[in-house]
Amino acid sequence: MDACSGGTGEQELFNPPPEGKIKEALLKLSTEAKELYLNSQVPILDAVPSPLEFYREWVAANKPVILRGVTQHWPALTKWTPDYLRARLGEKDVSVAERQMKFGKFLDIMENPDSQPGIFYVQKQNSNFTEEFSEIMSDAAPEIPWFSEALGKSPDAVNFWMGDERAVTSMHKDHYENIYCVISGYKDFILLPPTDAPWVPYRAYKPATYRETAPGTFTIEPSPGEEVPWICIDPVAPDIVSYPQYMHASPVQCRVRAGEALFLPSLWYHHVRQSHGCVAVNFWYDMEYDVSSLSFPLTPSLLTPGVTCHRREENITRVFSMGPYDILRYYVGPPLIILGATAGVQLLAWLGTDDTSYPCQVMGNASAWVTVGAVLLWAFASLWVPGKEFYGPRTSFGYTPKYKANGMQFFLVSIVTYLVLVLVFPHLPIHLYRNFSNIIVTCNLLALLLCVFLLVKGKMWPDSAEVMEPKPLLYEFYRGMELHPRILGVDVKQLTNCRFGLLAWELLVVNFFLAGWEKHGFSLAHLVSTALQTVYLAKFYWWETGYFNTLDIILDRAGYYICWGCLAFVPSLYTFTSYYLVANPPVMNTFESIATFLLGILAISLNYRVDWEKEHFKATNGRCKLWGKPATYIETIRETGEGIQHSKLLTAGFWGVARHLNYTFELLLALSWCLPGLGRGILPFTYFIFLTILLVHRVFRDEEKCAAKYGFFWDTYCSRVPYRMLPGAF
Ligand SMILES: NC(=O)C1=CN([C@@H]2O[C@H](COP(=O)(O)OP(=O)(O)OC[C@H]3O[C@@H](n4cnc5c(N)ncnc54)[C@H](OP(=O)(O)O)[C@@H]3O)[C@@H](O)[C@H]2O)C=CC1
Ligand SMILES: CC(C)CCC[C@@H](C)[C@H]1CC[C@H]2C3=CC=C4C[C@@H](O)CC[C@]4(C)[C@H]3CC[C@]12C
Ligand SMILES: [Fe+2]
Repeated sequence: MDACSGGTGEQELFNPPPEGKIKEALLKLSTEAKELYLNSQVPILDAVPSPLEFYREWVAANKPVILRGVTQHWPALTKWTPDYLRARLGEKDVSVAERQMKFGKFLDIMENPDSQPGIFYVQKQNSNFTEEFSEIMSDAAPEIPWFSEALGKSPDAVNFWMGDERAVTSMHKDHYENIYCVISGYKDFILLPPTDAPWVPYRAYKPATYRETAPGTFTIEPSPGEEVPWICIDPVAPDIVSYPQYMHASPVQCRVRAGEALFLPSLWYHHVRQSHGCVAVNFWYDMEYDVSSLSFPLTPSLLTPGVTCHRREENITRVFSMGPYDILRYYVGPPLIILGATAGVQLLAWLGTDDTSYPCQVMGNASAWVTVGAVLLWAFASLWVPGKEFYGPRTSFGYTPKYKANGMQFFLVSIVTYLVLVLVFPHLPIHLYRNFSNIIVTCNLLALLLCVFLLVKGKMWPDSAEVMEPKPLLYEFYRGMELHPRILGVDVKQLTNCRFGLLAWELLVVNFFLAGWEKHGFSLAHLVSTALQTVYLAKFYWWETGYFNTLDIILDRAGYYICWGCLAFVPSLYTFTSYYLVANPPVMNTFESIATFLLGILAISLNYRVDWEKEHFKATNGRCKLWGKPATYIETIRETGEGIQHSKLLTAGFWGVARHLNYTFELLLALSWCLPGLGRGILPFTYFIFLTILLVHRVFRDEEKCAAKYGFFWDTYCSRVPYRMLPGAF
């Protein structure tokens, strides 16, 4: 099998993005194409049109369409079971990705994918269906008669495809009119019209060949020949930071199921994934060279004289050589973090107490399962009941996530219910405190189970095609596969972050305060810490809908980082100061406690004020006053899949002093609720230390996102407001 190696991103782009007047003209071209003739989704036709009609409406117009009824009479749809294929073709030698094997052996691997590592794909594009699989050809057809009639010719190649879900065909285009018929399973396509050519980045790669050195292990060996241009963006998770021009592209996605056929017009870029064991047959008809197809290469060749549309790109899975950073990111980081954090939360539960009356059990205990189960069910119910809904920002795939907007009621009712339970069962606080390590074991186990489920769901039954491109398994587990998965209609991230994690945080800190009171008597300093966290969390629920615009929701997928983080890490680390103070009561006097409370309230108010200024500014579209003066801003303009977007970057109020003062005040407020532990060593400040690292890292992540989104305008904002968190220093 062919491959291309290199391409770590250091070398120049093969087709640098257009600039100036050329860019304007090309933007106009792709916008007009979208407005005048392209569809935002791939239409489905239930009946096959006449050849003339089809030619006029779809081939000449160069528009993709899904057809039902093209292949429904094919016996293949019911006959092509593994047993049937084994009986007919079992002894045949076939080329499976980069190795030769008996077709029967290939079917064994399809039925038992874990038996062999590697990627298995029958995908020779040399008309293998008519040339190599003649035994089963009569179950399908050597051509699509009405399509041949529409084009006035027979197909140049008919290909048989059967493969593994891990085999992904990277983005490329072909100079064929293509009818892609799915026989079993489904195929997921991401399509880009030819008018998006200027926004599709290419790099030059050295040709190379895969060689299997042991089952499932391949080396990439350089082969002679010139470097080939290759699309270097992954449309499933586009790296907009490296290739901002891709923002102007308008991907359309569609799923083609068994019994359906996709008409994929010539020169459309396509990226293809499939369900496990998916079988398909496609028909390639050489494209006509007419005025529109001949004018197409003008665009890329204006930008890069070397690229022409008629150069054939291989339909193969691209492999990059991995640099040390990739190895760290994909192979070293995830296991280290997963092991460290999973064990770390248990360590914290052990370190923070001197009470060993409830030993920690590997599977937790019944009481812990009841406690955690009840809170989880309650959290789930709050999102499941009918109620006011809120729509989050649309994804680049055009999906608009839906949330429940009842956060404040949920918060208040939960606290009241907990306090009533304490009145009925006065020993509840000390019981929960003593059982805390088992509670964390339960949270840990449940969270890990959920993350495994999310990984499997993301691979097998994703809610949309917007899932992460296959990556090393532990990396997928850690980062998550889906952006907005739902379980029984409930959004998983709203459940784990907003409802379970933050409610557990609130109930636990109140509980620890009451447990400390019972153990050592009333402590004003402990009350101060609890009250500050309660005010902070009440503020969160007040603003819950604003949270759906943050990185956690729009960028982070539902995996270990976010879901395990909120189910196990938040209840453990975020509550740690309060927990620690039960065994190590504060030594702060009344005056210091009141001063700490005032500092905390000031920091929470300032943090809220910074967030509010931005929201108020956005809500009024810049027509507001901040600090007594009309707000100043930078007007930005950018092209998205939905057309030209205008927006504003605020340069007044706190957003004119530094770019992330909300994080600065966040650190101050976190410090204030850790301060009651002063004089008790470093441990009460664990949360503050963690948050400092998290927020500094987050500043860089957020700014990377903004630089990609706003480009030049973000640079202007940075030069006007040069500091991030601490004016004059950072
Ligand atoms: N306790 C904890 O663990 C954490 C708490 N937090 C808190 O959560 C809250 C939200 O934080 P977070 O979402 O991370 O960050 P921000 O609220 O700062 O939001 C950043 C986004 O705001 C927009 N933006 C940035 N600058 C401007 C500007 N000048 N004018 C207009 N829009 C601008 C950009 O998004 P766009 O333009 O795309 O809308 C940017 O991506 C904060 O109070 C933070 O302190 C955050 C992280 C962790
Ligand atoms: C895997 C772990 C080592 C790291 C897990 C980190 C996550 C649990 C946290 C990352 C970002 C955090 C949050 C962001 C913003 C928030 C708004 C604020 O007002 C309340 C807290 C929070 C929801 C917070 C919660 C934990 C994170 C998701
Ligand atoms: Fe193709």
